[in-house]
Amino acid sequence: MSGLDGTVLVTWSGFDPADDATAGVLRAAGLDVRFAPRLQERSEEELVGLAHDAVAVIADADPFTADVIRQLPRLRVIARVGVGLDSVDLVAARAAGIDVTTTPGHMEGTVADHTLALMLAVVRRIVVFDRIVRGGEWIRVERAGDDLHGRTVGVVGLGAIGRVVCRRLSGFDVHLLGHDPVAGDLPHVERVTFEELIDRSEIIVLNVPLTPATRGLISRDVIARMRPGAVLVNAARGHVVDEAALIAGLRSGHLGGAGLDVFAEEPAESSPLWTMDNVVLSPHIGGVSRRSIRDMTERAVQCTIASLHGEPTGVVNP
Ligand SMILES: NC(=O)C1=CN([C@@H]2O[C@H](COP(=O)(O)OP(=O)(O)OC[C@H]3O[C@@H](n4cnc5c(N)ncnc54)[C@H](OP(=O)(O)O)[C@@H]3O)[C@@H](O)[C@H]2O)C=CC1
Ligand SMILES: O=C(O)C(=O)CO
Repeated sequence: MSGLDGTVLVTWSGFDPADDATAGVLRAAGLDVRFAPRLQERSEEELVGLAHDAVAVIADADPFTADVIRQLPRLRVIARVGVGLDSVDLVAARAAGIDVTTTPGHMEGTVADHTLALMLAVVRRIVVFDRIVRGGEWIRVERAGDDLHGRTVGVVGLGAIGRVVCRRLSGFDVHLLGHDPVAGDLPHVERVTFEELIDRSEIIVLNVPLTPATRGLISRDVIARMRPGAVLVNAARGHVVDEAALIAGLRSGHLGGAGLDVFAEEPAESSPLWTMDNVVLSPHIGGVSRRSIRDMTERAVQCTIASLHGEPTGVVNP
């Protein structure tokens, strides 16, 4: 379908400017494509400067606040690559007539794989042993880790990603607890209250969106309530956890470890977490694989064109 005009700004760094095939789909529809400089983070001011004349943005987690949206009068669609929506003011976007779309179905398995990778790396001390071997040493039993099998694992949030995490974990001979206010029954998962999950789990996995209700969900009190030696795995959003309390819990030895893909500040520059052997870190890469980059980018392009044609698909602020 051609017949469109205007500029599509691409801030999503997974969309390769050299990928003529994918950009060609937008161009064939009549659109100009402009790639923003690859940045780890963008201020509201920079975003407005880049998107001032755009009809669409194929977006990373850029700050589409009400104030930013007000300054982008030509914008018709924010095609968010990914599923998290905490960076976009959905109500302000709807009020301005802007469709917000996401790319569900293309990255849940990737986040679930990554969650399991972090969990196993912490529990089996993979990174510690990797360093030991590279350092020319052969230390074994003195630094032995734990088992995953036989443990009680609690999954907070049983939506698209949480369900796949449970499916993966069901093959690891763990006892699975799950908490979600709404989601239906899941095989192999004992549904419990949040408090019971915290009290009983040896490993706690977070798969909730960041909302006003989940901000700080894993508070100082909740951390104090966790079992001694508990491990926290967070590939959801940094602000779901009180990071200072997490650091304190790890420092005191109350917590056994953490696997973290997300942080209160991103990019995360330095933190006491960096020095802790029982913590495994990754740079908010949980949903990103070579396959998911391609699939999500293609889907965001489809959503952009569909919205600009007035036949929206994948809209999350109808
Ligand atoms: N690290 C990474 O690269 C990635 C991180 N993410 C993060 O993961 C989050 C989850 O994604 P996804 O599974 O697709 O989202 P979904 O909306 O499919 O699932 C989230 C689930 O959490 C539930 N929930 C909300 N509040 C609570 C709570 N207080 N306690 C327990 N459950 C709760 C929701 O219930 P209800 O629907 O009733 O609100 C929903 O069932 C995203 O919002 C994003 O922040 C996503 C992709 C990649
Ligand atoms: O989709 C999301 O929410 C992500 O965090 C991926 O970047």
